[in-house]
Amino acid sequence: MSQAIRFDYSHARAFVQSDEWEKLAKPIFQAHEMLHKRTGPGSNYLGWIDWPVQYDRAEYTRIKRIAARIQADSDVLLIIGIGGSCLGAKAALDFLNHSFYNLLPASKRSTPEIHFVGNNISPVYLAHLMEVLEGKRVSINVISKSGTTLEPAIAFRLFRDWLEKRLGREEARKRIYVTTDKARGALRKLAECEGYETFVIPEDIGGRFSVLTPVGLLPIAVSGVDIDALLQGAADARMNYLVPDIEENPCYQYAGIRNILYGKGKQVEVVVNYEPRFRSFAEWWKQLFGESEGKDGKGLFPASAEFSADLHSLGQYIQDGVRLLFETVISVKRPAIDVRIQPEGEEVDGLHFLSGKTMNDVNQKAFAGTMLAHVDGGVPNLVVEIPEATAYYLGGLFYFFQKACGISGYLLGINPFDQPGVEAYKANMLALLGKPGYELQKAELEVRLRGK
Ligand SMILES: O=P(O)(O)OC[C@H]1O[C@H](O)[C@H](O)[C@@H](O)[C@@H]1O
Repeated sequence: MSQAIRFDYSHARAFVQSDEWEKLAKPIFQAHEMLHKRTGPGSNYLGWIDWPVQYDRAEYTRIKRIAARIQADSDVLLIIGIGGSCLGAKAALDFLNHSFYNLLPASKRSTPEIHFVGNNISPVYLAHLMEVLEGKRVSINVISKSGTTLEPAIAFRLFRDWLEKRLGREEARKRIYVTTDKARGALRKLAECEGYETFVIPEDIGGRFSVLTPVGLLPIAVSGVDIDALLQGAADARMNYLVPDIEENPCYQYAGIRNILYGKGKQVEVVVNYEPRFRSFAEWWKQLFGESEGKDGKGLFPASAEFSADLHSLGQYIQDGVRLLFETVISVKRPAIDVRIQPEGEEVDGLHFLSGKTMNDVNQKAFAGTMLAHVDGGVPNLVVEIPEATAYYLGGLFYFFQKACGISGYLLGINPFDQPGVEAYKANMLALLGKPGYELQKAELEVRLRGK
């Protein structure tokens, strides 16, 4: 099976001694064994490893059928979810669809507009969205593994009510699709009570590893993307990244080198793209690595930058600021479209040297020039390259990073599959809101807020 992803760490090699690289072989092998033999921490959450070939075929067929129904009867699909229950779908939608998907006229897009809500607590965002939806045929896909996350729960309460007021309870029921745990949580109970169509988030797959389950697949399919190709890309990646040998496995090389760089004080990994369509992918990647590795006082801080825009804002810091960064550039070899630059007439803009070149030529040179400048400035650069921005290659990328994350977490000596730290803010918020059972905590927090 040919490697769809090219991983190039030659621009980081100068920062790594050869014995450091060699010393990694054993820990990488051990991390591989822990993942595949399910002997490491968090081993109840490894369902994603074989998911691309072991998914529920009947449910998959139903996803396609329901996606076709939503395409036929809706102007808008509203996705309600947060974190792992929205970032993967958003990553894929932005990466694979038209840059202005929602703005395309009906003559250019036969699939519904897709909007996200429940991923913040902003009343302004919510009210503005309701204005945009007025007069449109709306379907809702509410996604929550726990079924109890406050942000999507509030949004769902409001939009369910919004839909029922317009269509009546019966009609609204036919337009609400619930993706949640197969047995647990308030959302599952409600779905059963109301008779909503439901999809299952597998118990052994955590939110940030769930993009290839119904969590991502239903919204992605509604937008018209070929989900067979997406899964195939992931299934091929599963085979491609199976060898427990760092010399032969680019996914493990990525995990290994970021671990070495981290050990040398490079505490921030900046994922960089030169294509705005990668923006949401970076958000997905940030949750994947941030929640997986940031614990026990350890972990690289995952950040992102979009070049060349951010070269004009963050560029100065990256080149000359505190030397705590390394960059991972995600690059697409051939853009779907290219545009030729043809300066004409008198050379008033001084751009005749670009004559005959394309935008992609310029973008690639910006990439190469920036990479070398940053390496000279002490910022190691890693490159993850795919040939084209297609569903197949995106499926491979999702899998590449998920697996690298599992290996990387084990190299770091933490459990990459839990997120205990996320609860701290939730408990405070619920206490401050007066949830029964939190009375003591509420009183203590209020004293602190008053500054006493
Ligand atoms: O799918 P849900 O249960 O609603 O969870 C949504 C998100 O919120 C939580 O707080 C977790 O930290 C995330 O890992 C999760 O993806």
